[in-house]
Amino acid sequence: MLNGVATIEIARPEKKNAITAAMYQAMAEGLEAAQQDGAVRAVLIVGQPGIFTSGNDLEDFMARPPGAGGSGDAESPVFRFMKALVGCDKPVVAAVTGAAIGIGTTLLLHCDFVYVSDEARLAMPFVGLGLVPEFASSLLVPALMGPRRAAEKLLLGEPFTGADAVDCGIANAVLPAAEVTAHARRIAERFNALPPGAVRQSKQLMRRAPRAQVLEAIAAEGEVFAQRLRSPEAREAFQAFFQKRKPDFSSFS
Ligand SMILES: C/C=C/C(=O)SCCNC(=O)CCNC(=O)[C@H](O)C(C)(C)COP(=O)(O)OP(=O)(O)OC[C@H]1O[C@@H](n2cnc3c(N)ncnc32)[C@H](O)[C@@H]1OP(=O)(O)O
Repeated sequence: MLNGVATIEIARPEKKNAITAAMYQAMAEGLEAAQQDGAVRAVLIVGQPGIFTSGNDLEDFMARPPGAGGSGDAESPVFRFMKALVGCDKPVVAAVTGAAIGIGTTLLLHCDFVYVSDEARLAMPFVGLGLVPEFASSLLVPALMGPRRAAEKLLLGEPFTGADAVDCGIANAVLPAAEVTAHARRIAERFNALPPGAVRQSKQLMRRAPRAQVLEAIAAEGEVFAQRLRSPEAREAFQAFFQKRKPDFSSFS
């Protein structure tokens, strides 16, 4: 924690910051500690230069797919992390320095401020991986940008730029890559000058109405997502990624 800001740094650049179960666990613990620590006024989530995160580690997904019990798998590290993020009543600021794929984009939907670099590429390629949207993206993406643009992002998995992310309501502003993290930190530090109780209660009120819907969506998606992870379509998509080839879904009906 520095200057009232707790920083969660995703740091596995050799794998494009793909997030493993152990990393989700550490991120969940960081967020939970920030929530409890009265000296923390805001949370900052950062990646590495040129990469925010390439999403869930696909090897981990294949070896240890979370969600054996569907939505009953609420104790899995990814679920624990997202629950801590969704429930965090301190302001959360994200600095997106590069690609933000899969859960890398989904988690932004639950942050309060999102700053993206002019080199950032965002994508939610769940369908192409044989999966479905997760952690309320099936609810929040159409609500933010309307069903037509949501279909491009969620059904086709079309990647989009930082400027698109601002245009469709996912991000606050685009900045030069070298400036995005410093800018995000300055925004987080502004909460040092504001009354923390009023900030917390305002955030709770702003999230009160959609909260029940968000939690219901997370549970519904979690159940389908867990089944899809074990599907032959997902197996083909994941194998294709590691074999560096295009997936072939022609034999599925
Ligand atoms: C609940 C959550 C769900 C989700 O998050 S689903 C979404 C999962 N994510 C993805 O489908 C994205 C997969 N990754 C990519 O598409 C690409 O990567 C990037 C566009 C992010 C970057 O491309 P490039 O710059 O060409 O790098 P590279 O050669 O593909 O990756 C460097 C090394 O990183 C490994 N890696 C990248 N992403 C992942 C990942 N998500 N899971 C596991 N490994 C990953 C690669 O395999 C490779 O490794 P090696 O150097 O050993 O060949």
